[in-house]
Amino acid sequence: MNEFGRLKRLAMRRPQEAMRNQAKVDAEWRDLNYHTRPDFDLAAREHDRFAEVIKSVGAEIVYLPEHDSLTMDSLYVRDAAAVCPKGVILCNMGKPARRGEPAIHGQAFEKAGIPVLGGITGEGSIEGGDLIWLDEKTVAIGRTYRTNDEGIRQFKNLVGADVHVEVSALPHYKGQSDVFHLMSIISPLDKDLQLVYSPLMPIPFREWLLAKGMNLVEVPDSEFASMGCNVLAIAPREVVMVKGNPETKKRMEAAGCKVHVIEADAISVPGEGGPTCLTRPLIRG
Ligand SMILES: NC(=O)NCCC[C@H](N)C(=O)O
Repeated sequence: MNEFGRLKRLAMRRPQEAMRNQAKVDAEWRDLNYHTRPDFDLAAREHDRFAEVIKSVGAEIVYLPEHDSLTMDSLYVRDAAAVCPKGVILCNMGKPARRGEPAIHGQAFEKAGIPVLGGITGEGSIEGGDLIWLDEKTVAIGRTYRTNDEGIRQFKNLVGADVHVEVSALPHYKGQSDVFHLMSIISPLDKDLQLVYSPLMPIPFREWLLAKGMNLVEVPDSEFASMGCNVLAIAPREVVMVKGNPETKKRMEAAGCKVHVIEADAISVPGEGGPTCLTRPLIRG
């Protein structure tokens, strides 16, 4: 289990199924706390181009279906499910408007023959953006407004005692109505390389990464809001980032990364969901 191996299989949901049309976007974007109104047609084009980059490493995309219970936040498929060595874990969303998403993931995975181990239920909440597997036996979890203690307890039970779960409590930052996941401040680039935004990183977590021998590429302050820290590894040291973060790009290249840049004015910037959020990796090499 890791977040940097060559992508072999992943789930995505296209804007055509998540947003469906401009009228749905117009009805939802304010209530979901988007910064601006996404353009539906542009979103569809941007998503297709992003998918082409992903397919260039040989990955198979499982497209998730539309459903009346979903809002356009269902574009950000990472959050509704997690993976572990024993199968998929369906999450329980911390954002109330997104509560319908995990069940639809579950139905689609079953149909595609992807084994589901179980789910987070009841008072427990976890969103996939708060989870990072560093290796087969080590997973880091952000304790955030979206991921609570009960959710983490249930997750530990599902993965079993032989997995080390490193819990890192994140700061309040912009508060409960904002989206602030562990993956807002760290994106794995390779086995020994992490892209980080240290100003919002809890000190013990940063020290833990360094003690594990990780090299850190720092995102500058000027590129944090433009999703500079949300970067998807599609293979070791081969990554996809959102346009408009030239300094972060330069720093990743200096660390030996091949960087693909995508336009994401409609699919990322308004809803604060970058390349990692738009994908639910299932199998990596
Ligand atoms: N993993 C992520 O950071 N996902 C981004 C989710 C954005 C979405 N607008 C949300 O508020 O949940």
